[in-house]
Amino acid sequence: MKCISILGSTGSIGTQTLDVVRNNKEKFNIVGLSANNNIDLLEKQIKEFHPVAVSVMNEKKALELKKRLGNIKTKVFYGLDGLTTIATLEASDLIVTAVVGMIGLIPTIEAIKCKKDIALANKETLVTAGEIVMKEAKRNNVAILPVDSEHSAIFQCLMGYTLKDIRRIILTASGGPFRGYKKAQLQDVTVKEALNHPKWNMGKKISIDSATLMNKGLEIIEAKWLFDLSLDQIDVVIHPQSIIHSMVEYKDSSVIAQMGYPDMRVPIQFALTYPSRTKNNYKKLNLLEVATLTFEKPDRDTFPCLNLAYEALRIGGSLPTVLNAANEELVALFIQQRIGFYDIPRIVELALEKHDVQYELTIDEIIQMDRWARNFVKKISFKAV
Ligand SMILES: NC(=O)C1=CN([C@@H]2O[C@H](COP(=O)(O)OP(=O)(O)OC[C@H]3O[C@@H](n4cnc5c(N)ncnc54)[C@H](OP(=O)(O)O)[C@@H]3O)[C@@H](O)[C@H]2O)C=CC1
Ligand SMILES: CC(=O)[C@@H](O)[C@H](O)COP(=O)(O)O
Ligand SMILES: [Mn+2]
Repeated sequence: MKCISILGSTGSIGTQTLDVVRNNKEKFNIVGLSANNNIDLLEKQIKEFHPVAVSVMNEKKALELKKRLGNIKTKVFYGLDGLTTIATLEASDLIVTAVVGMIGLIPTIEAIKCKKDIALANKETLVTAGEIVMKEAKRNNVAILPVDSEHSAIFQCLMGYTLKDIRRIILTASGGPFRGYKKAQLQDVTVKEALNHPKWNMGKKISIDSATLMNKGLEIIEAKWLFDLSLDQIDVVIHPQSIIHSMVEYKDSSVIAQMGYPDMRVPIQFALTYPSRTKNNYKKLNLLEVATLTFEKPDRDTFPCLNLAYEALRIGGSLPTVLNAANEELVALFIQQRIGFYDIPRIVELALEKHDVQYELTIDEIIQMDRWARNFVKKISFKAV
């Protein structure tokens, strides 16, 4: 029996992880869960999965949840300390990091230090501190198992081979809801339109990232750290059907792809059962039904976030942290309808330009750089409104 804790169990990845667990009750036991605000759903999850402990956003929510739980023995923690407690519970073997944003960084690092394997969905953690996280994982002999669909695909295509065998990886991108749009059409797009992803049903933040193509930019950085690649080994191709989840090109020119209908439960299940594969009843790929797979070059002029991420990774140091933090703040402001769609790349670019890049950062310094970027964005966007 594998004992699992989920950071962010009430979100899109969290609930799908619990669905995988529900379908494999003899294999997995839930020991820790966490939510931010949504204690209604967390309460239901506690009653179904009986975790040892859970965490919520703040003390008020924790007291409210405790009251609702009555005699149930589940311990309730709160805040970043609470999240870290869930990430490091003695009883857990594997932590699914399904919170959104760099809030996942400290709990992930602490989980690694406690020798927990990580099923990593929370890409922002690797974008902001990939080098430190991967070094810490190596030092503690901990597996970082990718959940992100493209990275799970690459991970599966790489099985049995090493870095020296490969020429490059090709990350596929759906193109998002605005694929084919030109700059003029994007000026006034609404939050509702931006959230309307053509292929995946995901949380708000990643849906907006897909619309700007920042998601693919973050995924380039995530791939660099997960697979120890150089920048020129990571390519992106638009593949609107989202059937090929990514590919690896080997040095003998053979290309291996991982395919399937877009369903996050597949990569989640693989991260949970790795290296085994177990049966499920998810929809089987019917290539005759799919009929056509197409590929396009990303439009980097219309969607500048991709270039910004490449540039942040090329220069390195604190720039990926700044890119990530500025983007997190700007996506939140866009969702609140306080800035426009193009303010996201415009202000991320400004933050990258104005930032004084630092190298060889500690976690504390990364947190400082993250704060700098968030403050910078707030100042600029308040002026703009
Ligand atoms: N959704 C998807 O298909 C995919 C997602 N990912 C990545 O997985 C991560 C999660 O994405 P997704 O599931 O879509 O996100 P959601 O917004 O659906 O869920 C986020 C989860 O994190 C919790 N949370 C949010 N903010 C905080 C906070 N400040 N402190 C503690 N907990 C918090 C939420 O709690 P509450 O519900 O209470 O707000 C919720 O449980 C992201 O990094 C995303 O990029 C990667 C590939 C695919
Ligand atoms: C499901 C998943 O992994 C997302 O990251 C997805 O890839 C987003 O789609 P885009 O390719 O549009 O960014
Ligand atoms: Mn992805």
